[in-house]
Amino acid sequence: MPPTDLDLMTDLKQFIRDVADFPRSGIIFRDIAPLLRSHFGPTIETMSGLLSAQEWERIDAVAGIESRGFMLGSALALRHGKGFVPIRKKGKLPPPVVSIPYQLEYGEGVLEMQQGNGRLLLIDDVLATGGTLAAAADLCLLAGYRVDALAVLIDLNLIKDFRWEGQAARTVIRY
Ligand SMILES: O=P(O)(O)OC[C@H]1O[C@H](OP(=O)(O)OP(=O)(O)O)[C@H](O)[C@@H]1O
Ligand SMILES: Nc1ncnc2[nH]cnc12
Repeated sequence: MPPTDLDLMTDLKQFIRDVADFPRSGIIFRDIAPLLRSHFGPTIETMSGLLSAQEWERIDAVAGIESRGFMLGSALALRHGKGFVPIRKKGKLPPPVVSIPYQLEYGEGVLEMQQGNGRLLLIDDVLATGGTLAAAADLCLLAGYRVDALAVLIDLNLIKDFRWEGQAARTVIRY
């Protein structure tokens, strides 16, 4: 019998380590390092399945958000023969760049990206407050891209119905 979505989620979730009070007091940090160490392949295969074959065909590149989004996004891009577009934290990409301020569960900052065009799949590891993903998606538009889909490995379920321009964030592991 093929595994169900629930089996896959339970299987992968058990490799995520909970760390209390990191990086700040009161935060339970969901550490994906053990999962990537032991099950990187199945993680990427499962994330691949968040898009249909037709959807994969339509996108031009995968955009990943620094830094854990780079690990997942670049592997997905390679797996599907697509390009990779980095969304970086301020001051890392050479100019010209477009910028956007954002807030996340335990901080704030500025994201930057180089201009381009085409259809993107936007990837990150964790959806917590959604501040990072929504700002990154806005930034893709500012930079000249379209965002065909948004996907994260983990949805912490801190906000019940995340939407960006009407699109939900697809996910593998829900809390
Ligand atoms: O939904 P939010 O509340 O916005 O939080 C989600 C963001 O928080 C983490 O980013 P962090 O800046 O810690 O990135 P890194 O460890 O991947 O560099 C995570 O990688 C997401 O990008
Ligand atoms: N609780 C959390 N664990 C891991 N990454 C995060 N990014 C934002 N909140 C997080």
